[in-house]
Amino acid sequence: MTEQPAGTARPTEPGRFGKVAVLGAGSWGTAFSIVLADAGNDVTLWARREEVAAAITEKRENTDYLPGLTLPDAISATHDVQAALAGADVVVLATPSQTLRENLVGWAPHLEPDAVLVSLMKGVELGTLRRMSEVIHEVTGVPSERVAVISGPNLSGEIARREPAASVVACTDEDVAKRLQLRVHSPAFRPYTSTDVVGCELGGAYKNVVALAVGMAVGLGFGDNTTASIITRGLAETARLATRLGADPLTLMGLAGLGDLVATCSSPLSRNRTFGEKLGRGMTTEEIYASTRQVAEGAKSCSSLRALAAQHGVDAPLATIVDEVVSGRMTAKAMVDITLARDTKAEKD
Ligand SMILES: NC(=O)C1=CN([C@@H]2O[C@H](COP(=O)(O)OP(=O)(O)OC[C@H]3O[C@@H](n4cnc5c(N)ncnc54)[C@H](OP(=O)(O)O)[C@@H]3O)[C@@H](O)[C@H]2O)C=CC1
Ligand SMILES: O=C(CO)COP(=O)(O)O
Repeated sequence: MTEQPAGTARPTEPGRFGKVAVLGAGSWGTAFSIVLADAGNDVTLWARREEVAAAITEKRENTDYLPGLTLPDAISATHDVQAALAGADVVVLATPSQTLRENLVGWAPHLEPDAVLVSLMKGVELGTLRRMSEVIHEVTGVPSERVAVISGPNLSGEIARREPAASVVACTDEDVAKRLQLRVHSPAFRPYTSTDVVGCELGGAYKNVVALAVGMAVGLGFGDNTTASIITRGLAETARLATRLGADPLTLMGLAGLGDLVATCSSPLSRNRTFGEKLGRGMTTEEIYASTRQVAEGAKSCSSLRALAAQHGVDAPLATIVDEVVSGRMTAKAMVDITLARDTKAEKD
């Protein structure tokens, strides 16, 4: 990865750094490309559909995912993954969590030998129960010291409009995290480093499940006491599993934990909260899937997080009931009744 020149904490000049490939031109891949461009990187954004890449090239706009927003000149788009990866010392992955593995199989042979791989994804793989950084390491063989995660309260529409926000850049190798931090530090985007990859990834995946539950409560017509109770117990559940898997509890109190939980659960922009709201109003999962092409990771990760918790003997009532509702085995109203009727216990347990 390109070294940061000494004494420049806030790189903003165009073309200051090397090339970054962003694989996935959905809402977050596109919005994060703006951050990268503003931070001084040359960005090549790979789009799965040729017409999305063509629209970005011709109109300077991602009409499907960020309509009305002009992209900086430092972003170019392509449908050719080999061209996107050539010369990229940083590769940012922004696909749906459940397709990452199959995507990487095709992409891995084209990676530059020392590239740092960065996951923007917030999900846990169904079946294997792997976190995204684990999938990346497994498929590409890239050592975990070169696999990083960026996670925090980062709703893509707000980031794309350059509203101020902070996030966490996590890598087990702190030097890599620091170098990446400089590469993504734009005037509107403030990154903090961490070595707690497990905490950041589980915080990001779990908050989507909690946002589904909050959305269901909102859809059922409940107010702030209900949503605050779900958010708080959701954080307790997240921390229970994450710390069992080795996370630092403080990570869950930080941007990638509480920060993202608050943003996602409070925002009507959140796809997960919106998905939950529709369930709360009585729509079925199939009807909701048919109404949008956008990914709501929690609708799949509720099942993998539930299984992961069970595998490690961790109590996960929220993931369990969200999974039951999403799978159609229980209504959102029944979810509330069952949650409240469970055996009582101490708050700290
Ligand atoms: N949006 C946000 O605010 C944030 C999202 N994230 C995370 O980022 C990840 C990506 O989400 P986001 O960009 O928002 O999702 P979107 O729903 O906005 O876009 C999904 C993207 O994935 C592509 N895609 C769909 N199916 C496949 C496939 N089989 N193989 C490869 N690519 C595919 C889509 O391409 P096509 O258009 O051709 O279907 C599209 O580019 C998720 O894990 C999400 O949780 C994290 C932080 C913020
Ligand atoms: O991760 C996000 C904000 O940090 C985006 O949340 P949604 O996927 O629910 O829109």
